[in-house]
This record gives sequence, structure tokens and C-alpha cells, in this order.
Amino acid sequence: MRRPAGGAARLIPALDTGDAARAEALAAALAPHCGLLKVGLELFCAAGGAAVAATARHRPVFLDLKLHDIPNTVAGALRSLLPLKPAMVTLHAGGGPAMIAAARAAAEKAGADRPVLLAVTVLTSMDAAALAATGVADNPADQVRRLARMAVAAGADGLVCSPQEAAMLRADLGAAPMLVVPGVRPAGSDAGDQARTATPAETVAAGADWIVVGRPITAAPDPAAAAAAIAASLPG
Ligand SMILES: O=c1ccn([C@@H]2O[C@H](COP(=O)(O)O)[C@@H](O)[C@H]2O)c(=O)[nH]1
Repeated sequence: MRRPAGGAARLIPALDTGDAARAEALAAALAPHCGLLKVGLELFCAAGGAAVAATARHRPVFLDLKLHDIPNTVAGALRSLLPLKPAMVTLHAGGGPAMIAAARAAAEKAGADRPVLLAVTVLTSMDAAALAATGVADNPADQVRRLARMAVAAGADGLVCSPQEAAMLRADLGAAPMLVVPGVRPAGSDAGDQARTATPAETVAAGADWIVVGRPITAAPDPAAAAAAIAASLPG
């Protein structure tokens, strides 16, 4: 997977709906304004591989299933997903190095066309209090750094972090890991359940390769116009 040159290629709209027909209509409308399209848990649980195939007719698919299980099970899940040819797949960094290494070994069975493996660090919906409730006393940035170092060493190609950690990860890990960043909000839009946010332009300036935007696009009266406006705001 090549890194995006800039502008619209950096944008990944999240097709978060349980309605496969609506997802396909969104995919068709948003494709001219983005680099990839994200199929997440809501759409995959509703429509499975058929939704991935339908979305892939419009743009390469970022399959955001956040796999998190014992290594053998995650490796098996990866093998089951390979026929769908997703461009990117997520797994939780919290599954640990053996799980990530097993996923990498399974993905490599697809050869040169294998999906990019992205390790999700600390969910962008979590603030320090939410993290503390899980037993992690460190602030989100420290926990993101710790998980990111471990995940890259174990074989992840890239990371999912919030806009607020992108610059730190670039400084810490250099240019190599791909950074895919949700929790992105155009100025003035509702954060909803996202806790660690920034604007699209700020997020790219901080070092994100791709930004993920869901509701500010899909809940807009004209999703294609919303995506076009976000793409136009991105630095090259
Ligand atoms: O830490 C994470 C990991 C994944 N996501 C996903 O990104 C989108 C964001 O949607 P918005 O509507 O723009 O909030 C959604 O599909 C999440 O599952 C994330 O938000 N944070």
C-alpha cells in the first residue's frame, strides 16, 4: 500500500451503517473524494464479506475489525479475511506481541498483496479517566507510545492513534510506520464520543498519513460535499 500523495487521497470515510444499500450508496458518492473507504464493525456485522466486496468496487477497503484474541485465533481470522483482499486490517495492540506476530505471519500468506496491518493503540474515545478505569494509570500519550513501540517491533506495519499523539509517534518512531488517525473533527463539528480530537489539517500537519472521518461526513445533509470540503482542507 503506497502512502497518499496528499489531498483527497489522505481521507478515509467510515461507512458506519448497518444498512448495506446505504453503505454502497455512500461508497459511490464518496469515492471521488477519498483514498480508501472504511468498513467497520457495524457494517461488517450486518453484511459481512459482501459489504467488503461491494465497497471495494469503489475504493480499496480499510477493514477496521480491531481483532483481539489469542494468537492462534487472530491468525485464523486473518486467513479467513485474506480472500476479501482488504488493503488494511486493524488489530488491537493490547493483544500483545505474540498476537501481532501471528497476524503478520498469517497476512504474509497473501504475498506481495497482503493487507497492511495496523495496530490500534488507545481508542480515540478514551480520556485519562477512561484509561484509568481499565487499570492503566499513565496518561493516554504514554500508553500510546508504549503500545506503539511494542506493536511495530512485533510486526505491525502501522498504527491507529488519535490526532493528539501523531506528532509524538513520528518523533519517536520516525517515518516508517503508517499512521491512520480517527477522532478527526472539522472545526465546529460535534465531537460526539471522541475524546482526543483535532481538525483534519492539524492531524495531517502532525504526521498522519491518512485521516478517518465518519459522522461529520455520513451525518451531513450532503455527504459528498462534506467529504470534498474536508479533502480540500488537507495539505498536500
Ligand atoms: O481509536 C479508534 C479506532 C477506530 N475508530 C473508528 O473510526 C471511526 C470514527 O468515526 P467518527 O464518526 O468520525 O467518530 C469509527 O468507525 C470508529 O470505529 C475510532 O474512532 N477510534
